[in-house]
Amino acid sequence: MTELRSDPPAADARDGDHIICVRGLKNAFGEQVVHENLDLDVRRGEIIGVVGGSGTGKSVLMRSIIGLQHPVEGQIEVFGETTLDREETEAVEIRKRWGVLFQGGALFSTLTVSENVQVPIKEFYPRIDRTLLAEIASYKVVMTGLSADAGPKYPSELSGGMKKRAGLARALALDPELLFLDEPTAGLDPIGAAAFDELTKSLQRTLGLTVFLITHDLDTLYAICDRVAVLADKKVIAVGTIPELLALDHPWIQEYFNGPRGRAAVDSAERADRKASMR
Ligand SMILES: Nc1ncnc2c1ncn2[C@@H]1O[C@H](COP(=O)(O)OP(=O)(O)OP(=O)(O)O)[C@@H](O)[C@H]1O
Repeated sequence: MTELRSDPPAADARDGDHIICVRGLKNAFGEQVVHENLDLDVRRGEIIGVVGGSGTGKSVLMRSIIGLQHPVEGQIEVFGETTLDREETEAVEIRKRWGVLFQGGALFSTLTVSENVQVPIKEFYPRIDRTLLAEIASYKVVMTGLSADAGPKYPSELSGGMKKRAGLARALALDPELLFLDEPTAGLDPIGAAAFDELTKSLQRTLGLTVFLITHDLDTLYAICDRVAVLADKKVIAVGTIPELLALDHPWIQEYFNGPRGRAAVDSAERADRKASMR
């Protein structure tokens, strides 16, 4: 198996540069082993794209990192702290520092957009002043490119793209350092997807975020990801920039990046670069 490890080996991985450090992860559901001996480091400040065929365990990996899936084996550190088997009060302190956009937005359908954004704030700061709460929520809504009048709307009144932005506003509610995005552009038209990519990049730059981004969208990888981690064979088989990955001869990587969709994504990234350089 070809492996590219642009990360240092485990001994160096716990320095301040790594915001997530996963070692020897094993996840299984009954007889089905999803991950075995999986390692991954995420550098502070990067947007890392996580790719892999359907069912390779991208979402399960994210759920393990954020504590929604207890692994069979392995260690997970986030912000230099182990996330496994923590006291609830300690776990809460760690959870406060990240935001999550689940697949499809996962908004509460009976709450307005503003109320959805308020949920994590009220969870962690139950005594917060109501006016301040509403102000923070409307600030977060506008920050994701929605107009302020989206705040009182219910999810059923929003388009797919607006729902994603509302979900993102909720993920940003607590000013996280680390953002998890699970297929944020799935189901969006190409223009909507490109706009969401731009928003992600601009928020990452302005807020100094680290972004863990699960995607099938090659355009997103080319447009905004600093590095890409590839899941296959129950582990992360390679992590690197796209040119670094392209130099590997792993069949899935070659098929993914050099197949017709991969080539189309390169063309579109080159067109976008040319457009930007003409401005
Ligand atoms: N709660 C669960 N119980 C049983 N099996 C599960 C559970 N969650 C995930 N799985 C299984 O684990 C495997 C990995 O699922 P996961 O959702 O992480 O894949 P994925 O790489 O994110 O796929 P996709 O790209 O299609 O979203 C799948 O075979 C799935 O059926």
